[in-house]
Amino acid sequence: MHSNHLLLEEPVRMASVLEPSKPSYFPAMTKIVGTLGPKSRSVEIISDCLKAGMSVARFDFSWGETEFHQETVENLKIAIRSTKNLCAVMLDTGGPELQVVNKTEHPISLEADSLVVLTPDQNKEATSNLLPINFGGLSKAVKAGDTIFIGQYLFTGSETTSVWLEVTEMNEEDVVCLIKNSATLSGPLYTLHVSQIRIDLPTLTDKDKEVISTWGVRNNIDFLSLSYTRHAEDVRHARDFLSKLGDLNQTQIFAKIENIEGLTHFDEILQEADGVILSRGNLGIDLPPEKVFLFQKAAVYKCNMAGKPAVVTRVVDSMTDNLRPTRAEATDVANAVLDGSDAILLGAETLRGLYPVETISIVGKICAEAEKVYNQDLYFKRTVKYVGEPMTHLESIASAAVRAAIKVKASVIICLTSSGRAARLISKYRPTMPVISVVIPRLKTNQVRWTFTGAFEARQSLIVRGLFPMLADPQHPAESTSATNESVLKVALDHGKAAGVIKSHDRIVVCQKVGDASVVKIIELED
Ligand SMILES: Nc1ncnc2c1ncn2[C@@H]1O[C@H](COP(=O)(O)OP(=O)(O)OP(=O)(O)O)[C@@H](O)[C@H]1O
Ligand SMILES: CC(=O)C(=O)O
Ligand SMILES: [K+]
Ligand SMILES: [Mg+2]
Repeated sequence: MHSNHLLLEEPVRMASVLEPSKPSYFPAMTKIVGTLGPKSRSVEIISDCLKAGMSVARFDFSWGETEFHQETVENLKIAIRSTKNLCAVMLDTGGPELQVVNKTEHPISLEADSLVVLTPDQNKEATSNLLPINFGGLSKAVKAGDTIFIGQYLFTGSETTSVWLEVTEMNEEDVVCLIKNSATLSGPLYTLHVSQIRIDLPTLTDKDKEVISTWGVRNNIDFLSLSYTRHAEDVRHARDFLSKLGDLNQTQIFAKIENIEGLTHFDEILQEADGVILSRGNLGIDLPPEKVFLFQKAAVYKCNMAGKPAVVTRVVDSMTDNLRPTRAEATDVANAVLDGSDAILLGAETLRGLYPVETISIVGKICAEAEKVYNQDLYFKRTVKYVGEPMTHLESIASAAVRAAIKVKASVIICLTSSGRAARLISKYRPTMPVISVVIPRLKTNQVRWTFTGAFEARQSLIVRGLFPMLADPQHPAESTSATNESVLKVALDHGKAAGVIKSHDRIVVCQKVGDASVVKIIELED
């Protein structure tokens, strides 16, 4: 994979563009989060999604009943067992999302240049002139001339399913708007977006809390995707809420930055969150189009330097109905990887699209190609410089492991870890080879029962670029005596060989504890 490594900053022979990609066991180092829904909920389709490279399943509670999502997650569990592909679970909150409610589900045609009234009276039926919404404060939040955008499944940008409105006047709680483009809204609900307006609703709504404490607890969610995160306080509040829900004190919080308010507080949010989702669907509406790329590059860079996963959304919208992405979309996926993203999040494409499996597969292939030309050397130096000196011992060990692996052309890095911290730090230095993170369970007690840690830590690495987790047998306690380390390492090597990533005569870099000391060692396999 790195033998014919090209650098975009150097002249690339045109012929190399045509060289076929070598088959590889790992589809890509960049991870794929797939949203599961109506078109991706059978055991068969989910199994195919896993085989195509999906490693995190997202459940979007902006829509759908809890029972519906429960059936889907049960099918996911069956698919994981039968394919033996690990997959983490992400719960995406509804948050303070404004929605148009269409109880009858009849399609609604909106004509350019006519007027439509938005009303908080949800008992009214949705028609071409009247749209009930789920928020009473809109008439106080907007003023004449403001822009409102309404779209099904969040802003695909398609002219026929989304509509722009201009506020003309307020009539008590109602808002009267001029329709700017003709469109037909179909389905039970659409998201409503008012550009650059603060919506005075809590980030974690009562409904979100209910869903997290029932569905979330029942399914041991690995990630909480916190929609419309606007302040660091939102993350702290969610963390406090999770801490009281048993095992969910281990759930990681990914802050979704989806409006200018979140962008403004990006640095403080990043400090509190475990990772960030660049929600380009919403943010792409709030920001002028010519600024979207700049936000992406700046935000991904900050996440990279903090060593926290960055997830990019809305890459191949057109694949919702088509078997191939547009050139702009294909290029965009590659650029997200070159910018340093950890994962790509697919929404409508897998949720309600016609080609969920093909979408995952093609996105994975584009990521893999982009990884080959990623300027690891430049990135590594920049990160070392940014972190400065003195480095923490662990970070110094982690970066040394990556450097050694590249110098000796190791095929993989194996990292023994319990907390997952060391493996994440290795990923931070963006090795060009996969990292097998061997999560060693630790016995813990909450005064009621004894359990092993490790499962959350292993699944949570499924969103981190380059990490491929393996859960060690709890019979190997985490004491890290040399005997247990050796036997764990042997299992990891066997696993890598069986998977085809490790071959005879390969060099492998191992990061582990020996006694109290962290060490990096290089081993060369014989046969
Ligand atoms: N159970 C283990 N056996 C051998 N080496 C380990 C083990 N756990 C971690 N290491 C190694 O110890 C170093 C510290 O890593 P990390 O912070 O992930 O350790 P941890 O045990 O998971 O957490 P901590 O020691 O901070 O509670 C790394 O070099 C890592 O590879
Ligand atoms: C995924 C999402 O919520 C967005 O892109 O806005
Ligand atoms: K959501
Ligand atoms: Mg969004």
